[in-house]
Amino acid sequence: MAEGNIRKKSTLVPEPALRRMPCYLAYLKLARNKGNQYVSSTMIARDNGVDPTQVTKDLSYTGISGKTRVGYEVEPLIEALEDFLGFKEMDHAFLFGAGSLGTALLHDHGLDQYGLDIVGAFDVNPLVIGHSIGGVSIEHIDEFLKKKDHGIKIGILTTPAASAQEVANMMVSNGIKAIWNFTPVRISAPENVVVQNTSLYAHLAVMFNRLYALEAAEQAGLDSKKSE
Ligand SMILES: NC(=O)c1ccc[n+]([C@@H]2O[C@H](COP(=O)([O-])OP(=O)(O)OC[C@H]3O[C@@H](n4cnc5c(N)ncnc54)[C@H](O)[C@@H]3O)[C@@H](O)[C@H]2O)c1
Repeated sequence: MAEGNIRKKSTLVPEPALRRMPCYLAYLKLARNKGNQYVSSTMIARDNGVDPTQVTKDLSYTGISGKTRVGYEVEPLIEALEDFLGFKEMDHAFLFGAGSLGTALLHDHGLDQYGLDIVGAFDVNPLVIGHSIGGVSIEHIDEFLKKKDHGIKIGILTTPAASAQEVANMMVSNGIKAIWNFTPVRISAPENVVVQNTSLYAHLAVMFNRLYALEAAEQAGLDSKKSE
């Protein structure tokens, strides 16, 4: 870490910068695999479609700065990014709703590489309760309410939309401080609870729109050539 720089993990970082950081991390890991010891901000910028000054600014949040001419040393930057993003420390989470999406998350080995370990899961369906999915046994949601001082701060919400708010209320009433909400419901929660909404479908909508716009532009190009 550069001298005089203090890592400020608890600093509120702008969301776009936070979204870019895991991309830089993946890029740096690839660079490491290729045997590169240094990468420049220009290279990171070019290959990630970002402005070089933006890269420098984003990476400065980690406390690491590049060296003149050689750029960033790959290994310490990977360490700093993982540390800064909280991927090195393991946080525990409970999952609510062990249906198809919940099951996929319980089976996902990628999550623990990003510092999240699902240690308990709750549902209401007698067909899943008592079973183990991805090494986690599924309990009835009433069992969650009986767990006092469980110390788990993160809850993953993967119930049907109709029960999302009710389950979110239960989570908050029993100590959950951050809700990773996969349901389409914009759930309401007290100000001291973090709600992070995630939707694959929102990205799908963007992809469709870009694809159709590209196809329309290509078609327009063909039509104008024909009429020449
Ligand atoms: N964000 C995304 O990208 C994305 C992708 C797929 C699905 N979803 C959403 O995720 C949610 C789950 O989808 P799915 O396909 O897994 O549905 P699913 O029906 O397969 O699973 C839902 C599970 O929640 C359980 N459940 C119902 N009420 C409950 C309650 N009160 N407490 C605890 N568990 C309860 C059900 O028994 C079931 O096992 C839905 O809201 C869906 O719209 C989001």
